[in-house]
Amino acid sequence: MITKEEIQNRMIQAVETVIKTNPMAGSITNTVTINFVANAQLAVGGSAAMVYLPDEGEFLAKAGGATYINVGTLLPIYEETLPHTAKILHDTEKPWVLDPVAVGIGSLRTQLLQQFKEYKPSVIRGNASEIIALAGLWELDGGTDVSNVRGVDSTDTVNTAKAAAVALAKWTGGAVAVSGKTDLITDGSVIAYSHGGSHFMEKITGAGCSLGGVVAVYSTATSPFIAALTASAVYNLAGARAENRVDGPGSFQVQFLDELYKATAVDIAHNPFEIEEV
Ligand SMILES: Nc1ncnc2c1ncn2[C@@H]1O[C@H](COP(=O)(O)OP(=O)(O)OP(=O)(O)O)[C@@H](O)[C@H]1O
Ligand SMILES: Cc1ncsc1CCO
Ligand SMILES: [Mg+2]
Repeated sequence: MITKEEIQNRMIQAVETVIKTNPMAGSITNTVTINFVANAQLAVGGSAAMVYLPDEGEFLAKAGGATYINVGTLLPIYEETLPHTAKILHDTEKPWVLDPVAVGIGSLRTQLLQQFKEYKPSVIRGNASEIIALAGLWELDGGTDVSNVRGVDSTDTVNTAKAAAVALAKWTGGAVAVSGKTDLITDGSVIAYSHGGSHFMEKITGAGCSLGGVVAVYSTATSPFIAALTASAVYNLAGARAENRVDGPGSFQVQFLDELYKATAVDIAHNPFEIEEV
């Protein structure tokens, strides 16, 4: 199994590469948190661009180092944009991150998330309920039907999604990140548990969405597993630091962006995590 020290060295390398190269990771994401996603991507050293249309999704898929797709608020045009963009990403072997927000609601969301099974996102990022439900939709181990998904917030704990996360990662050959109080990140053979964060992250919208955008930024510079772990680590570090300086969710969101910006590569790599073999 890869050692913790090796993982930390690769995390440091990824953070430093991003800060040095300002890589572009385009997004097709929900209208609720689109601004927060872009700001978080910029704060960690990346460059952001958001689009809605099929030919523009194609452009970003080709121009960017990685792409973020989040199905939070669907529009009719997405029936065309999302499969078109995901197919290009798959066929050109470009990394892409899927956030299956609220999987189970509505027929278009279900249809699109079904189609993504064959386009194999390099990272799937979601809360526990979404990861379990996506594994169910894709008929993989650890999944259940979509009935546990109440909306965009999780009703399950991270550990209940472990089998689903491993099965999804084995299917895609990439990584899966399950967010919650502790984050679980796996490539199907190793599982990392990343600690920290803040209860205020449940009191602002878009902590998860923007985490997905930041995973895409790191995916331009490293493997899916290291990208997902590095993004989770900087979120946990910045969240804990921000909580110590504020007394409510409004100022937390502002302070959190500052802490994302200030976090050093070494601090991120040394944010507490442990690993286990699957
Ligand atoms: N109770 C908590 N304590 C510490 N950190 C948390 C807590 N809840 C969430 N987080 C952190 O918040 C980030 C987003 O995770 P969360 O599970 O809230 O995503 P989400 O439900 O998809 O969010 P959204 O859909 O609003 O974008 C992760 O970095 C996670 O570690
Ligand atoms: C609140 C909300 N509704 C659709 S997407 C979104 C952002 C968090 O997932
Ligand atoms: Mg979410």
